[in-house]
Amino acid sequence: MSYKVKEIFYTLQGEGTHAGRPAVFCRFASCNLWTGHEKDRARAICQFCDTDFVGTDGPGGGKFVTPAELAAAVADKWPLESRANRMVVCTGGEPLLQLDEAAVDALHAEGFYVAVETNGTQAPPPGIDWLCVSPKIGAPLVIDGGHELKLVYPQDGGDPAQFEHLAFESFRLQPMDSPDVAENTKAAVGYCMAHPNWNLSMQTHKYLGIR
Ligand SMILES: C[S@@+](CC[C@H](N)C(=O)[O-])C[C@H]1O[C@@H](n2cnc3c(N)ncnc32)[C@H](O)[C@@H]1O
Ligand SMILES: Nc1nc2[nH]cc(C(=O)O)c2c(=O)[nH]1
Ligand code: SF4
Ligand SMILES: [Mg+2]
Repeated sequence: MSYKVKEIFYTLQGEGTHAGRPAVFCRFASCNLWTGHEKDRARAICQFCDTDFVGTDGPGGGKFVTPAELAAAVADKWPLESRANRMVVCTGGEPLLQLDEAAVDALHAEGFYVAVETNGTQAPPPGIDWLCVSPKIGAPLVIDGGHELKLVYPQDGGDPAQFEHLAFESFRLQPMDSPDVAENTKAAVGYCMAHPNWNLSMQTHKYLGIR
């Protein structure tokens, strides 16, 4: 097996609790909830995706045969001599189709704090330092706890209250990016103000003009 990665790049985490923190993003190719091809979007389980995760042809992307090769490619994008505060965000596509315990161990060996962005349909390997689950309505949620639950809002059938019993340290609403993003943002702000166990997550990178 090899790890198939669309792109690896250095930026700031734009979303959620760690927003503003420098991180290497490792975007794994493929997802179980959409092919990634526009022609299939209307039939997909997840129809609002804002990401190109098809193939291995992005900057820093490729096929990495061993966990050590994958971790070395991630470390190569960390631009500083110092290994202090190294963070990698494993995303995709759906990272948990590929990220296994050996890859997490190899990233730790390179000195990274390992964060994951997942749709919650696959069981995570042990050792992840920050697990952010973003449930998709209509897809089975098999993860019942973690560090952060980040619900894209609004979604049809996606009343946030249905997730409140789960064992997450923080609950966030992230306005759905679409032509209606301004309206979706207002709705998310209103929901959080009326339900203060929910906090807002903005996609700050889109406003900052960074990746
Ligand atoms: C592209 S996904 C990749 C990781 C994983 N497949 C998932 O869905 O969590 C990364 C994050 O972007 C969010 N996202 C995707 N499309 C979005 C959109 N149109 N508006 C706001 N957030 C979006 C996802 O819910 C997830 O939290
Ligand atoms: N800057 C930045 N922050 C992000 N946080 C989660 C992202 C993702 O696509 O998973 C993302 C992304 O694509 N860019
Ligand atoms: S689950 Fe994540 S990667 Fe897959 S289509 Fe939805 S937002 Fe995109
Ligand atoms: Mg993104």
